[in-house]
Amino acid sequence: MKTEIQSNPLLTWVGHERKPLIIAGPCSVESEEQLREVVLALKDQQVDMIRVGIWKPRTRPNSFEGLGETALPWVQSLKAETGMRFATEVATPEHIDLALKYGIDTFWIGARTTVNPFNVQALADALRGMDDIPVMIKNPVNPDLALWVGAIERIAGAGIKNLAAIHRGFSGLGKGRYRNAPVWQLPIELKRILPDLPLICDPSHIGGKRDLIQPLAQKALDLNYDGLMIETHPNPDEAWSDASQQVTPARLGEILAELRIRKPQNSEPEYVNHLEELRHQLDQLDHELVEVLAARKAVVEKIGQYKKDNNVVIFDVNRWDEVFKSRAEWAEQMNVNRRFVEEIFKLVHVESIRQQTNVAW
Ligand SMILES: C=C(O[C@@H]1C=C(C(=O)O)C=C[C@H]1O)C(=O)O
Repeated sequence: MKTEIQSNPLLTWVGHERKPLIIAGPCSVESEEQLREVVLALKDQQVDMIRVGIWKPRTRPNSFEGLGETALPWVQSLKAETGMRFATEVATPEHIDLALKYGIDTFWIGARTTVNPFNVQALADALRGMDDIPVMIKNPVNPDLALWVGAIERIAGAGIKNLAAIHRGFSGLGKGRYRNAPVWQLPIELKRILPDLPLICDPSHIGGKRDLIQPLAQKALDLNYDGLMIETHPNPDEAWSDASQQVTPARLGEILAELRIRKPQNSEPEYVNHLEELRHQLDQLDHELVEVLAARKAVVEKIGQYKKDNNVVIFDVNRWDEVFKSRAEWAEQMNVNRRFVEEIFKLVHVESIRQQTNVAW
């Protein structure tokens, strides 16, 4: 997938170069007191921006859907009092109008909106001409990179340059450890095709549980993400939405203090030379790996031809089961992750069938 968009580094919209950018605040604004308590507590921490939930898209009706316009004057007066930046989710052009009217300065587009190009385009049209406003685009609920990139392109197409992507994980991939499966290869691929676009991780929505926020945030920083968005509430257990994944401002402070922040690069000659040496070894090993795949292909094609000559079907479930199990056992014996090798051999087998199909028909 090829694309090009112009995006400013995060520092142009927050005014400093410190990484990671920290966005924190309540899932939903519930009352003036709740908002005030959390904002004042966050102001004293290393928080660059407050997130506030004003309009909440909920899976089922009769859940709390946010206070809407009622909450906006509270945000406005806290913004004047603290000088903090405030970000909120917008899903319709009316949300944009109202949020701007009350001085909200940063928007994000939620996962349930990113999936719909009509909605994203309506937001892009409403944002046209507001070049300085930062807009962050969450991944779509389904793991579809093109849909995510398309939403970013639509907002960029409206002239917005203070852009970022937010990785909040992918829904509906079965009941696993996470509320929303991270599928890390997707944001990694996004970074490969849009290397200058700032990338923010939302470990609260990926994890769905307080305890997972710290390890997920660390993983994101190890992958060189530019920022974190973490849901914070003065009394998380009593929260009207996402109670299990919010943390107190004090706990947020601990999480941030525990993070190991590594530098993206090191240009010291000793480091560069040693890394180059090790990468050279990898180049050779990967070359051998591809040579082995080529040699395997040659044998697979002979088997395909032999089966064709003898009028035998290509797929042999018993042999495949044997191959699958033995390779996984070899992996364990050689201290290589069993699941990883299993996944590789599933791909190898599908390709083997394709290679034999090419020979046989
Ligand atoms: C190569 C064969 O055909 C298929 C491909 C396999 C493989 O690539 O290992 C295994 C079983 C078959 O489904 C074979 O029968 O050995």
